[in-house]
Amino acid sequence: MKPQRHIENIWLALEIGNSRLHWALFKGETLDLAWDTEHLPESVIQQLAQCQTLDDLLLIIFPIYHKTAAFSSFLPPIFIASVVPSQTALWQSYPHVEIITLNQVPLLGMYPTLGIDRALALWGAGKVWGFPMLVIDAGTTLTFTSADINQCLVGGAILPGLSLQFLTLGQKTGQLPIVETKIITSLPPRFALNTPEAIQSGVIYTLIAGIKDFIEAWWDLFPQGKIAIKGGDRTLLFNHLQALYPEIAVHLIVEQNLIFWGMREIN
Ligand SMILES: Nc1ncnc2c1ncn2[C@@H]1O[C@H](COP(=O)(O)OP(=O)(O)O)[C@@H](O)[C@H]1O
Ligand SMILES: CC(C)(COP(=O)(O)O)[C@@H](O)C(=O)NCCC(=O)O
Ligand SMILES: [K+]
Repeated sequence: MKPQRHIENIWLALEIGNSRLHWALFKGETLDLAWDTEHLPESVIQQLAQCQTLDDLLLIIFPIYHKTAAFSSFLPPIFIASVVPSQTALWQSYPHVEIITLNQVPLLGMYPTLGIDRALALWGAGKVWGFPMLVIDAGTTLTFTSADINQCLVGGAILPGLSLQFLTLGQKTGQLPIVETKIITSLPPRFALNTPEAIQSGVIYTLIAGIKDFIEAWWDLFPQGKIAIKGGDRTLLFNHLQALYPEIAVHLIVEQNLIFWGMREIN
């Protein structure tokens, strides 16, 4: 059953990514609050399903929420865009939930297994900033997803994201440590003389070179094509891109909430 929006028109948007949950609280078309949490265990989702009000709900899912009593006295619907089926399944117990599927996104030319996150982020970016649009999502994976002026999918690419590259190197080798993404605050030396910096150099410089190459290929196809970047590693990658290729970085729209703009458009 399609959840009905309440008279106060408050709704929650939830993007379930492979690393984390991304939440937004909307009042009508206005995004009021956005935050991230870890994936929730089943017991917590069952607790949420028992909540009576938005206040009760936010106390559980919003880490620094302080009860104001100003918030609405009913349980809002949650619109979910998920690329993690095992997490999606846990939400069946919640009373007002809608799982967004590809057929709700008006992009043309989609293939059936395209990630709903990619479709919504592209739709949101294109609707806000215009088409042709290329979205770079620097999340668990790094994805490129693009559409032309007719809002038709051009296509894209998927590769391991920043942390996943570090994790894989650390886990699948006998001697390499796992480099923590958060310790990288500046560009490493290109030709490194110790192991952690050699890993950082290899991963960062090839990621940036790859992003630059995709952007140039995009502009070969669509010289006026726009580019937006989202995802947990967007700032780090954007800063390094800016340091190395400022003339490219200046054209990037850095915006975390693309999927929420996509959900707002189709809602
Ligand atoms: N607090 C955090 N917890 C987890 N990952 C984080 C955090 N802050 C930044 N990141 C970075 O975000 C990336 C995951 O991006 P995110 O957009 O959250 O992924 P997804 O949408 O695929 O779950 C990781 O590679 C990590 O480096
Ligand atoms: C590529 C993805 C894993 C990205 O997920 P994320 O890194 O954002 O968690 C997801 O969009 C997905 O599972 N896509 C299905 C395959 C495709 O888009 O072609
Ligand atoms: K994502």
